[in-house]
Amino acid sequence: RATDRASEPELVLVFSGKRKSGKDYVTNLIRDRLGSEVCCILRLSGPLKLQYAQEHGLDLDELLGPGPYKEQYRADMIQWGETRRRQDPGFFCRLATRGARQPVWVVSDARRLSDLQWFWSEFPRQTRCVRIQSSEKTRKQRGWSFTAGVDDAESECGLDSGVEFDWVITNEADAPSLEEQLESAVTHRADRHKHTPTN
Ligand SMILES: Nc1ncnc2c1ncn2[C@@H]1O[C@H](COP(=O)(O)OP(=O)(O)O)[C@@H](O)[C@H]1O
Ligand SMILES: C[C@@](O)(CCOP(=O)(O)OP(=O)(O)O)CC(=O)O
Repeated sequence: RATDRASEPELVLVFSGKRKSGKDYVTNLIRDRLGSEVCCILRLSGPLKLQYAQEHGLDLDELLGPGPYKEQYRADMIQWGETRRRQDPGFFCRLATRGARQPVWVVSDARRLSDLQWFWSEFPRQTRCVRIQSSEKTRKQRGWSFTAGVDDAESECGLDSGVEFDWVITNEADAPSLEEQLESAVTHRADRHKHTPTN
């Protein structure tokens, strides 16, 4: 069963949102709630950073971490990734999903229409798109500040319009609790899996 690549996911939640909107926070919450047997987090930036680090002789752990190191390379990494995606729009999606065997996939960082299109075309029945929103004020409190070339580029704005999201989550202190908001996206799934033997 482990090698059965034909075993497709049952649900693919594809998240997008601006820097510091809480993509990692919210997707971690879902994974913790469903458990790592049922749910895995997939980051499109994972294989991107790996390849970029190798080609440029950089520290992958630092690039993956939340610190200032990745910000130093972000603009160039975006350019580099865009060149790759132009040649092959599914490149990072394919690498990021390779070997994922849990029934629920949570993709934490879609940024472009081509990312969504890849999941829609590979997993049309299972894919749901979720947007995470926070005010600029809140994002600033979480450490965001506007960076030209990053916050005004496709990397951050590619999904700002033209997409009908299945769910929009507001991640703010004064919004309804995340639990409540995630209910419809996750709960029924979670309950079903709780009662379904895995093999
Ligand atoms: N609902 C929340 N409650 C408390 N802290 C949060 C919440 N959402 C986000 N954060 C914090 O804000 C920061 C940015 O969130 P993160 O998930 O890393 O954003 P993104 O992945 O979208 O850039 C992190 O330090 C995270 O822990
Ligand atoms: C080159 C990137 O993949 C870098 C992404 O790095 P992170 O996923 O760590 O970013 P944030 O969560 O927004 O801080 C962006 C892209 O356009 O592909």
